[in-house]
Amino acid sequence: MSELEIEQMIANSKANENIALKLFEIEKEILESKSCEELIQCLLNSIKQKFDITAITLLLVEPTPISYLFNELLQSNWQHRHSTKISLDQLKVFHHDSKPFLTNDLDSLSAVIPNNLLIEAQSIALIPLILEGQLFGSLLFSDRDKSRFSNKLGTFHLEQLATKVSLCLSNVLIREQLEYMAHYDRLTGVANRRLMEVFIAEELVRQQRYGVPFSLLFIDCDDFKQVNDQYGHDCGDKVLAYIAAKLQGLIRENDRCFRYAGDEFVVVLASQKHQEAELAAQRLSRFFVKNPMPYQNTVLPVTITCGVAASDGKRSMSELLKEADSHLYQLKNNRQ
Ligand SMILES: Nc1nc2c(ncn2[C@@H]2O[C@H](COP(=O)(O)OP(=O)(O)OP(=O)(O)O)[C@@H](O)[C@H]2O)c(=O)[nH]1
Repeated sequence: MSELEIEQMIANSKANENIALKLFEIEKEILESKSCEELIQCLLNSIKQKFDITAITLLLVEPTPISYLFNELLQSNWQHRHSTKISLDQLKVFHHDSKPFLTNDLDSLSAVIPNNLLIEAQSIALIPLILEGQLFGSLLFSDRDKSRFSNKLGTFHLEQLATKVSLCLSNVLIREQLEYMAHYDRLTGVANRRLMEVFIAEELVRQQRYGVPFSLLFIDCDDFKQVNDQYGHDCGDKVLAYIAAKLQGLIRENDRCFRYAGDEFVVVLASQKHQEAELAAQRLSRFFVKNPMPYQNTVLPVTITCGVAASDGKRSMSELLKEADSHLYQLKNNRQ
């Protein structure tokens, strides 16, 4: 072996060591992420910075092949804004062997990759993201340098990166999923009673410390049992999802809606006193009177009753809920 070849070998080995070190640093950074959003943001910034790549994009398969991890309700705004959707068939063109794909022949890509992702690009690398044997996305690296991702380059390091990213991502996705299941109602997508208790406790502290008022609405769907009996449980479920979606759309940004139990919901109205809460309750009830639920080829009347309680900072959470609940039943009894 000539001296020149030995020098070249040492230089290659140093370069590899350097890359391995950077990958290790990236792995450490993303392992600390608490959410999918944080992980993706950290990953993209870190790769871009450490490897000085012109642009990085996350491509996610839609519909996702791992919906129990990438469920629609869980997908954060960030993911929606910062990832590009791609079909599984399109992605499989590059990753049929589950390996990274490198090219500087960009003309062949334009039919599959949106043009705006290839601006300034002279060469690209696509790193497959695979969880449980399912290809669910790809990291698209693009560079101004034509030789950066030539298909003659080895892909060992990129394969390592792909495995590490996929594993770290599945960890945070599972964590988010568990957190979601612990705090959100699966049927309606609104927060559950456990989160309601945390939220009201925080409102009480805010009121006691800063004097900020708040009110509760205890909401019950009228004659809901009859809907189940007449149209079936599936229809009953749709009614609950309809009520939850409309309530969430009707309240303000800093108000919160929770599913309390069965056909009962609690809305917490931030900064609202009794009179304002009464007006909000009337507004919500009127909405449902005027907007029956579209069902099959017809519409189904869905009405609600709202009991009101305004917090004075002196009563406990359970006293407030009890007061709103008794107001609700008083209203129901008066109607009969
Ligand atoms: N479809 C469906 N039904 C549910 C669910 N949870 C509870 N229920 C039903 O909700 C009904 C609650 O009825 P009630 O609130 O007691 O009675 P109601 O018919 O609404 O009568 P009023 O409250 O007096 O207007 C019961 O029949 C429960 O079986 C659910 O997740 N899905």
